[in-house]
Amino acid sequence: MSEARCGGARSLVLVRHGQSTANVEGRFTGWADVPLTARGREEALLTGELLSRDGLLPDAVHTSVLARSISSADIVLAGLDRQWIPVRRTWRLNERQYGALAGRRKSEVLAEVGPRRFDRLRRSPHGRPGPLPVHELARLRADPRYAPLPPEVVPAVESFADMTARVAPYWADVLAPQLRASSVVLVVAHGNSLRALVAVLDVLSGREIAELNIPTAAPLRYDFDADALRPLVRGGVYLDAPTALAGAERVAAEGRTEPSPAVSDPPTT
Ligand SMILES: O=C(O)[C@@H](CO)OP(=O)(O)O
Repeated sequence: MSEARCGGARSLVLVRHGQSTANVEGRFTGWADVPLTARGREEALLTGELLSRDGLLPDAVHTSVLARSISSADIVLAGLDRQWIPVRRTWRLNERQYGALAGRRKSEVLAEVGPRRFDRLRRSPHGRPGPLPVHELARLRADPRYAPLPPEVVPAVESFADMTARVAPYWADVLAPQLRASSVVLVVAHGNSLRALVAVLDVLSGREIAELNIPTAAPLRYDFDADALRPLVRGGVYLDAPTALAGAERVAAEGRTEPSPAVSDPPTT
């Protein structure tokens, strides 16, 4: 019988994917399916090492249906020799649909709309950019990974609150029940879908939501008791707190600073 089934602690480990090609260019990403950079793959390897160091061997893994989350989870699990565990992929863990901002450089949007509106669009609960152009939305809805879903499930744009409304049922209906039966559940997803999950777990205020930034590939551990209702420690615990907090500050400053370089990528000519 596992430790969890004997009534021991259950851990939910949240990991944002490693650096993507859009991250390194300082662009809003949303549901665009961009790959990891070489640095992003290295970050995912380090994530696996941190989980191994702390004996956090996942019993199950959840990802979005976007390649950067799937690839990151694959790298983490390969490092842990746990590629065989059950995996579930869901659009509910996708990044926030950034609508008309997807693909645009954050620094350009900041210069265009000014700091107040930029921060509201990016971090307030209800800020909502313009929608995806009609042809792009039609293309997305025809994508084989979304085509079986009701079309309204594939949004033209989302506020943080809209996104929380699609993430919250995944916690209540899938993650929490699984956590009651398993000892370690790993979620590899995105900056904003993980912010939404944290907002649900920690019952964050609007101000706390605005100030929350999740860095790439920094494992955040939440422990629960047998009911898996509320985290034992509000805010969870980063496995490598100094690195994670420095990364969160860099995410907060995006648009106002140069993005981190993809150090391991081959030089461009
Ligand atoms: O562009 C996005 O989809 C997200 C994550 O990269 O950006 P932000 O942190 O600005 O919400």
